Amino acid sequence: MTTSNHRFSDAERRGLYRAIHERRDVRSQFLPDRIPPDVLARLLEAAHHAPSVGFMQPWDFIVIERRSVREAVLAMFEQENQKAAERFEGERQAHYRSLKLQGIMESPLNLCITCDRSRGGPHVLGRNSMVDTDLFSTCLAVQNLWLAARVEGIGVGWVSILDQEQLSKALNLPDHVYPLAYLCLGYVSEFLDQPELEAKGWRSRLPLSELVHGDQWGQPLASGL
Ligand SMILES: Cc1cc2c(cc1C)N(C[C@H](O)[C@H](O)[C@H](O)COP(=O)(O)O)c1[nH]c(=O)[nH]c(=O)c1N2
Repeated sequence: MTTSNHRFSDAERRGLYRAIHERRDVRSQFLPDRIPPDVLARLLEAAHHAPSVGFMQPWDFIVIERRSVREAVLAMFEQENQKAAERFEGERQAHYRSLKLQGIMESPLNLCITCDRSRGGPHVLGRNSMVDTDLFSTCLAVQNLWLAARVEGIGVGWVSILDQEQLSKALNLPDHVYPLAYLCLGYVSEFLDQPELEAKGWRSRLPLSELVHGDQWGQPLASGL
């Protein structure tokens, strides 16, 4: 048998699946310890190695250093979160209001991953029909960073309860750059063993068997799973 690198060792495979299953969205368990620059560089390299449509690499990474910027983003969150809470009624609204949905000030690092919708010029290979593939690509960069952070013992929390225009203004983004993900990062006291929304009774994981279809919507998979 020829040796090749196309298959990972058992330990490496277990490591990858562990990172996938034990990655969490973190907002409550941040420690104040600073993330060393070499560790941050590894996370950003991981993000930068995500797949992208036409190899467009539409992402930029805005490292938020000033406290005043975070305070402005927190104020935006409070405003949007108030509106979001009003979408629910009665007990559900009280439950929503009890959830902690951001760690903007407690986390030692805030990072905005943006999508430059003009990168690569007007004709990007693979983006002619599905124009939002640049946004999808940027989401993959976020996920790469999220998984890499998990193996470094760093938690990541995604805050999307923000007005996109206000956020763009606070970060001085040009019009063609979309603020795709506002992230809070830091070492954590623990990673919960299930999503915080599940632990708090907001919503549970759906059974995979209900989400896998045969070649027509709603049809069971002939071969089973
Ligand atoms: C695009 C997007 C946007 C958000 C999130 C995620 C994603 C993918 N999540 C985190 C989300 O609630 C979480 O991923 C799920 O509850 C599942 O939990 P785990 O990520 O598995 O821990 C999230 N969480 C939060 O507290 N505030 C938020 O604004 C958001 N926004």
